[in-house]
Amino acid sequence: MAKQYDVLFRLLMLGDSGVGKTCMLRRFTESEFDPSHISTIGVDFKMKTLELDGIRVRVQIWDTAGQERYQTITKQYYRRAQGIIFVYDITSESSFQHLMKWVGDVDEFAPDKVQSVLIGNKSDEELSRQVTKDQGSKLAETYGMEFFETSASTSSNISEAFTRLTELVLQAHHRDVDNLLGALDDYLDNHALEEENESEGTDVNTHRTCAC
Ligand SMILES: Nc1nc2c(ncn2[C@@H]2O[C@H](COP(=O)(O)OP(=O)(O)OP(=O)(O)O)[C@@H](O)[C@H]2O)c(=O)[nH]1
Repeated sequence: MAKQYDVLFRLLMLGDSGVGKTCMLRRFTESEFDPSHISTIGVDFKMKTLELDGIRVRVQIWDTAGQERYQTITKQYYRRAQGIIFVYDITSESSFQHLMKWVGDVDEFAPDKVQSVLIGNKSDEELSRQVTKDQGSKLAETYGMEFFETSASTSSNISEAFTRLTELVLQAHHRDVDNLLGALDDYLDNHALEEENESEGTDVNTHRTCAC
């Protein structure tokens, strides 16, 4: 089987119920938007492969339930994430206020190297806006995060935000990725030699998960 990606990263989406996490993920992975709101139960995930700097990066994106009652379950996923997407809804002041809680939880449970971005979603709802772009941008600066306003509805900035976080994760784990790629090259060279010697084909499944 031909290899389909070089490295796998896990990204996690966090934010209040109804801010649009599921819609953003569907927009990014399936280019679709469904206006109905069916609350996520626990966690769900989707995959997508991006090519960055010639490296095929497969991202496994975990969509968590924003509802309080699932917090015990969702917190178990923090530790294994390399990237976090904090989402609020620009038409909901309370979802913006609650970011403090989400970021605090991540500081407590996620690994030190974790990369994150802040997203104000529903930018198409300008008339109902309760949080200014400047407020979002300032909070992101305070947390040391990059900031995007997105719309899952119109697709504005969706791909840019997910791709940027993946780039940040790749940069943060560059050394580990280089080691993985080096180890893979050695493995492939040895394997090719073995194949030549044995004169018979064997499938090579070369998926690597960054264990950083
Ligand atoms: N106008 C507008 N509506 C959006 C946008 N994104 C999501 N919505 C709507 O917001 C509602 C909630 O979206 P979801 O994606 O289900 O929200 P969620 O954050 O996953 O919610 P939980 O699963 O409960 O945590 C739905 O009715 C969506 O149609 C957007 O960019 N613009």
